[in-house]
Amino acid sequence: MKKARLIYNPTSGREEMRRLLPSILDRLDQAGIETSCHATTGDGDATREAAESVQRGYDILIAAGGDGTLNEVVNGMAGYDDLPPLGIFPLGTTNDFARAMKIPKRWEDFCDLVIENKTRPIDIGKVNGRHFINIAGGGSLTELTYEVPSRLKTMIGQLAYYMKGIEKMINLSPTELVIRAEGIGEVEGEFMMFLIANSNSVGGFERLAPDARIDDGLLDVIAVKKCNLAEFIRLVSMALRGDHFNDPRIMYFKTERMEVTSPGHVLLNLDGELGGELPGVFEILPRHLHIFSHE
Ligand SMILES: Nc1ncnc2c1ncn2[C@@H]1O[C@H](COP(=O)(O)OP(=O)(O)OP(=O)(O)O)[C@@H](O)[C@H]1O
Repeated sequence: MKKARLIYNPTSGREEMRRLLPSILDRLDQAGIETSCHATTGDGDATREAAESVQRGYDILIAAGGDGTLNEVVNGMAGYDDLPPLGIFPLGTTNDFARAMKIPKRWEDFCDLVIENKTRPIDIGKVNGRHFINIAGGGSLTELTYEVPSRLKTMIGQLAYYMKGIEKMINLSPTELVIRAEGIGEVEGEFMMFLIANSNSVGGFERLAPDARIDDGLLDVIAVKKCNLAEFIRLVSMALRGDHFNDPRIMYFKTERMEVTSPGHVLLNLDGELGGELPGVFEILPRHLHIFSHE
């Protein structure tokens, strides 16, 4: 019998896991997957639990929660080699990564995906010893995701981001950055923000980096040069349609490795969570993890 470890955040999304858990365990058990659970208790707990689960030799790991829980589980796993496959059960408000990978949201379909045992390899991003599965970024607007209080997200979902986004945009200011990467050399200037995409679904913008591939061994980098609020809003609306690539204020390239420094204090956002600050060396771990996916 296969042994799986299910790590779930009881507070994620609309706190659905309490209701779904018995049915999920029963369905997996009937298919010959003996599953034990760990409910996370707070910051860093999913990381510790995932690392311990790899060490204990589980055949399958499952992360059930939002993008934050997924990032923590990936951080617990990524330091090891020969990893067990990871199931991603989306329960959060946005679930960017699960949506990009077309992972089912219905618990029955998710269980069937794990039972069918269909997996695919994916790249993992790394910066200053921390990992990201979907996106890394820096600059004032990228601070948005960890400024939205969790209770507010549970109550009003996606709307919380938009409300905070408007507040943030009004105070938008550029940051001095030096970006060094293969192919572009060294670029110094004032930037509104930079984003590094591993998949093609970034904060709900599916056309922001449309040809980012999760297993191509490359990071897709989008940097927005200094502009005023009106220009920035125009760029955002262009990005929604995927028309932003020819704009002179957008820098877009693919790389295996990138260094970013700043004379200022720039916080990093990794998969929507606070992830240290610049300077940063961004790298890719090609096809380091297998996830359950029909794609
Ligand atoms: N038992 C718990 N009580 C309170 N917070 C918790 C608990 N377990 C984990 N957390 C915190 O929840 C955060 C992760 O939330 P997660 O991303 O899973 O859900 P979400 O915020 O609803 O979704 P999304 O990130 O997609 O908006 C982490 O910061 C973690 O510290």
